[in-house]
Amino acid sequence: MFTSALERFQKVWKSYRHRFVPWVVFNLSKNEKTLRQVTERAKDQLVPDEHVSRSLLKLFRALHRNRAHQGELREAHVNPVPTFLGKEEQDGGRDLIFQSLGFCIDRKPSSLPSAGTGVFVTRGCVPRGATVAMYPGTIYQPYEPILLQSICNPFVFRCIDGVLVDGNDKGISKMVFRSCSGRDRIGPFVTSDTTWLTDTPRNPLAVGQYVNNCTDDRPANVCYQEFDIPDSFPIELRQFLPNVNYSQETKRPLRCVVLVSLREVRAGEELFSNYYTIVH
Ligand SMILES: C[S@@+](CC[C@H](N)C(=O)[O-])C[C@H]1O[C@@H](n2cnc3c(N)ncnc32)[C@H](O)[C@@H]1O
Repeated sequence: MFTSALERFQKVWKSYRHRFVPWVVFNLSKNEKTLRQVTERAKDQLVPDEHVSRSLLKLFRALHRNRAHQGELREAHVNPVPTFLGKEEQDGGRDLIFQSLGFCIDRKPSSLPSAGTGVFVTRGCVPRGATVAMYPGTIYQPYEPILLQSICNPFVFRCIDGVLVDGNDKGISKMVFRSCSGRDRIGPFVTSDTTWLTDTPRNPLAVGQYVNNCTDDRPANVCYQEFDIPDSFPIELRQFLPNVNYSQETKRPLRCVVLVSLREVRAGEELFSNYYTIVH
């Protein structure tokens, strides 16, 4: 009798794909109302890859134009003032996301007591099915070692296929990301962005690791979606990607994870995801 109960439990447990390491998940409610149910074949997609790609390209092209413009300004100054130009670039980034996608997001103290930092829509309105944020971090294939980096780390996200994303912006995780990012330059081209490790990310979408889990009163308004960067992704725009492979030997396309809105989200609202997905 005990064996059959154990087998039943194992079957149910296997169909759950908790999105964070088990010790985080055990402490948070599943919230059945917004639990995502997907088939392995459907690969957990709410919107087609082309939608995600179009949004990212639109924003990244605008960021790229802005960087080129800042460069021209810097050259035109006899005595450039770096802090002024740096701030311009940050403020410009905020305006650019609003002009490109129609909304801004930012980190602020969560509206939930004792949930730390959360992510809010601070300006404009996010339509349903929009790419609202990106989950930054180092990408580990299921067979790669992450033990040391994952100890007491609430930012390790698990994809449907077992790929892990370490979105921690502190300690050893931060060092690993910086080191992999420096390693992967292609000639003059930087292929990933390390500024998500600071308070002022160059890519304003790269704060998805701070989105909190939904509760009974606050159902999820965004969900996670895996997005593999196609080979055709312009090399000059990869500098805005907040992800990097742990191993240089990885043959697969670079994995990114985006957060997609489940409904319209207005300025002032906090983003909530569901840390669980059920795979049939
Ligand atoms: C991926 S992090 C999210 C960012 C986190 N709020 C922070 O400030 O670092 C996951 C952690 O956030 C906290 N958290 C997320 N959702 C929560 C909730 N609904 N209630 C309380 N804490 C929550 C838990 O501490 C969890 O381990």
